[in-house]
Amino acid sequence: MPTLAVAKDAMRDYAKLTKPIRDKVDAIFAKFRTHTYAGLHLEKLSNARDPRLRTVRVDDFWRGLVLAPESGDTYVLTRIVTHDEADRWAPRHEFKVNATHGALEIIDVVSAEQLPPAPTAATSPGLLSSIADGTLRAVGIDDIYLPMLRLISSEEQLLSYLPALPELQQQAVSLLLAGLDVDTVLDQITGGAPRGDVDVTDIDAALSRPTSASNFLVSAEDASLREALEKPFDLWRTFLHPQQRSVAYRASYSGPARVTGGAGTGKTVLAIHRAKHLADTRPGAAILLTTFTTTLAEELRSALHVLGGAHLADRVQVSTVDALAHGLARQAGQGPEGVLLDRDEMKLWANVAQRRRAGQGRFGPEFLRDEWRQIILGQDITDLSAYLDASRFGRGVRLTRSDREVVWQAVEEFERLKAGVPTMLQVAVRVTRLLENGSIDTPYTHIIVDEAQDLHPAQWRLLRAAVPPGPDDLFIVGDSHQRIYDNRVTLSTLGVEIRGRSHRLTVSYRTTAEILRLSTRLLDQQSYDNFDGGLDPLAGYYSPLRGPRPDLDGFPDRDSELRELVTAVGLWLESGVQAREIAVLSRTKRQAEEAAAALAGSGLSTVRLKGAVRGRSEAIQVMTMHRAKGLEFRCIAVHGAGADVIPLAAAVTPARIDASRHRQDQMRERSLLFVACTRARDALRISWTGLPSPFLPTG
Ligand SMILES: Nc1ncnc2c1ncn2[C@@H]1O[C@H](COP(=O)(O)OP(=O)(O)OP(=O)(O)O)[C@@H](O)[C@H]1O
Repeated sequence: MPTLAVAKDAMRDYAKLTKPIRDKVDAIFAKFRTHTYAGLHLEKLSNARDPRLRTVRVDDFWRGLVLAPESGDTYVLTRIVTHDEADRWAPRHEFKVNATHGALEIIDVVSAEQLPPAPTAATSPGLLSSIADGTLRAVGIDDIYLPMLRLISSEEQLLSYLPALPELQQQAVSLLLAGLDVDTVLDQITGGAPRGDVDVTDIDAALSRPTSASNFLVSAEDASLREALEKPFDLWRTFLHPQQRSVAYRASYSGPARVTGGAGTGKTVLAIHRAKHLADTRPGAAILLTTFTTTLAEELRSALHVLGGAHLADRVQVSTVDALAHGLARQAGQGPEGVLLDRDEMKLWANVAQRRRAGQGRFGPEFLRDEWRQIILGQDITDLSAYLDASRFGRGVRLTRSDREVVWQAVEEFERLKAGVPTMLQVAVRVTRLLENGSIDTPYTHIIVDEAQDLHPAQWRLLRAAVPPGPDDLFIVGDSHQRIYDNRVTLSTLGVEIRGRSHRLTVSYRTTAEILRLSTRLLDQQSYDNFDGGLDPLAGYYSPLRGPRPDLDGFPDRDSELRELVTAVGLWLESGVQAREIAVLSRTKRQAEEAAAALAGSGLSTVRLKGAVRGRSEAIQVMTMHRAKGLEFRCIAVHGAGADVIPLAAAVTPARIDASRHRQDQMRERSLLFVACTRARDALRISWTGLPSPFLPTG
């Protein structure tokens, strides 16, 4: 039975059409469904490079470009363009089934044949000179690209020429350049799909492979096509990368599974699809999807709705870990009357440090708070003797036995001062005990954890206790490059054994290659962990998207920096970007207030997001970098990125007090800037007053 598949590009075209034209395209799909497509007059184009290309008339002006197979039943709607665009597209494109991984690919022959200038003796040798042609072919690079790839001699050229390749081939080149071997590269780009013989003439077989599903929707059921056409902007619902698909829709994991990947690689998308898979295949299962903040929880709820409607949104509970702890405590009749907020906790520690002059001033309030949170609460230590024996791995300063006694006295004083009012972490610890001793029933059968990098050990213990160990108990997604709070964990010590069930995503779907390049340079090749004692490199992290280079601009004084910020935001608005698609980010709250005042003072509609302010109004979004975690915007302006603010002195332990802490604090500040910059989809500008942050690249 003939069917009409849809290419991702055609879906993008469809999204831009007006309703009356969309209706006409829908009518074409309907004709295929009722087998009356023969009346559609699929016409040959005289100038087509690929003899299988046909056009179908949508109306006087619009044409569908369709791949009509020589044999087989699947036609592919490839683009929906104007009559003139169809005439330009036809002579420069051809369809090919990739001989290695079997995906159907569209080759832009003209771009493929454009060559960079040949390297001279003065320039470096070809960037891919250490990679043999055979290796390139073995990961699916089409011969047509070899002359071009051989001539690429700089990263700049790679940025301009790589987009000529189909996406899986671009990714393969990036992974090879990152030093991965052929098998690993193939695993990454195919999602581990079995690779049999490929018949390059068989379009039906190609379209049925998972490697094609990232670019083509073959609608086995009417409903899935109709749903896709109803929400054509949300491409993530339909066109998953083969790896995203294979990880999200794996029938079952025998225990906790982990997915890492740089910013914008679709980890949250994958988590949402996993939730759908569990909801669809486990009737009666109790599924929890957790994240870090209430804002992000709202985003997850609406994404569940977009993917699976009210049915999915109702099936999956979404909550922050704090709200989970609170809810369970209340359910057990132990809901605390009040909770000590972070800033009030800090005041108490300052009070304790001052009153006790803890360790004759050696232990300041931040040290005491961190020791309490990370070691004492982290290991659920309840008495001095356990503290004297506790491992303090990861804490820089060594403590003698008498130091520990001093710290313990300070902790006791802190407990007295707060008079039984728990912090959020203490609520988590309490609830975990209730779950562990059976006072509360285990509430969930599956828990999916987003933004895993910032969870505290006590929160991990709570999650561990809230779901019985077993298949599909925990599905964890996160990125340690984006860790902006002080929580490091080794999951295996907390009862979460990943054991080989780990995956890494490398394609950025959000950020352009230009923004990605700048953002990864901020991280300065430091080592980042995988939450389990190992390393999580960003090797092969790349973006197929292209855009303008980020703007980096220094100013002599804050007034002129803010004036220019207002001008830049104004230009984005003039170019058609909606106000709510613009975020203005800073390291400190004061800077955010200044920017909000400057923007509002110039008559621009502005909302300052902080604390309980939720949602996205129709205004420019001004917030701190911390508040932007997990969000995304078309345009990002990072301001106040001067050397005096990033890294923020108050957030970094001086090296003379604790060298290892100093290093970690610096890394966290780098990560914060990385998070801020990678929120941008299309455009990024960074500005400062005086000297730039030392994290910003100089060249
Ligand atoms: N397969 C896909 N096709 C199209 N768009 C996608 C796909 N996967 C992800 N995206 C889009 O890419 C963007 C980033 O995705 P997502 O938020 O899931 O990434 P992330 O890895 O969780 O990011 P971060 O860690 O930076 O918060 C989103 O706009 C999402 O809709």
